[in-house]
Amino acid sequence: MWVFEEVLPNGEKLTDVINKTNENVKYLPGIKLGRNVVADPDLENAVKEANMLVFVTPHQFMDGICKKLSGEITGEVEAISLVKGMEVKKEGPCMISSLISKQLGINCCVLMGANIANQIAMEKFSEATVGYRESREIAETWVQLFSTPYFMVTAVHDVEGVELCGTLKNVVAIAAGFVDGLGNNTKAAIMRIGLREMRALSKLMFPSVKDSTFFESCGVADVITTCLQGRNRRVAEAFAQSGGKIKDL
Ligand SMILES: NC(=O)C1=CN([C@@H]2O[C@H](COP(=O)(O)OP(=O)(O)OC[C@H]3O[C@@H](n4cnc5c(N)ncnc54)[C@H](O)[C@@H]3O)[C@@H](O)[C@H]2O)C=CC1
Ligand SMILES: O=C(CO)COP(=O)(O)O
Repeated sequence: MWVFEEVLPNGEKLTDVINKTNENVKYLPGIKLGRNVVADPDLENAVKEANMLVFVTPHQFMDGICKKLSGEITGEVEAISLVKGMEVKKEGPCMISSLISKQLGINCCVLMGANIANQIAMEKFSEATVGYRESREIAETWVQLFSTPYFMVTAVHDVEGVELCGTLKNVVAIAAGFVDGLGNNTKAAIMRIGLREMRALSKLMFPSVKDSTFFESCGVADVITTCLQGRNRRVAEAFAQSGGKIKDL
């Protein structure tokens, strides 16, 4: 597993601590990672000989990561993106799965859903949706790899729809944070109108996007969990309460 290297306040490197304690003490404290997980700060080395690549970094780093990996990926390699966001370029928006596919020359599925990270780590039941472009067989392989008794994964033939759900629900969550304090009728209205606008914008960008995708975990369920508990909701609530600047919050 590639880990962006950081030096912790005690002077130790994050990857050394993960490999020593089997725990990401900075980003997921209190959760033991599988014994087979080895943190590697060297990106090229981490992907060497891999044939299934899982991308799960904040979206703003993806362009740089793909540029670094360009030319390093050889053979039959499949990718999946868990990144909820898009790259907005001068020419227009670019989905992260397309960025990966174009820059690395490989097929890329996506996995999105109502998935607050630490709750999954604590093995509380949740669901997720795999979106795929062409091969159902590859999508089912990802479903098998991610599924556990407490993590139920379903595949849908709508990569753009699934990825846009994971991306656009963040905007709805910010609106939900702004109206915090007005009561649950208002919050429910924001979620419903937000979901409808997510569908309208997604279909405008990609007419192939399916209505049914918005009823999967990546759609309505992620809107609900993020509007109730996500960090985007929290930052918007703090903004409304304090009147401070978003970048300071
Ligand atoms: N946290 C959550 O509950 C969920 C997150 N996601 C998605 O997963 C992705 C990662 O989310 P979080 O781990 O919550 O990220 P985060 O926003 O909390 O950022 C922390 C992560 O960024 C990495 N990082 C920091 N500086 C970096 C750099 N210069 N280059 C590369 N990586 C760097 C850190 O190593 C750490 O893994 C996002 O795209 C998010 O939308 C998806 C579902 C749930
Ligand atoms: O995507 C998430 C839950 O599904 C996490 O949302 P936040 O990034 O708003 O915490």
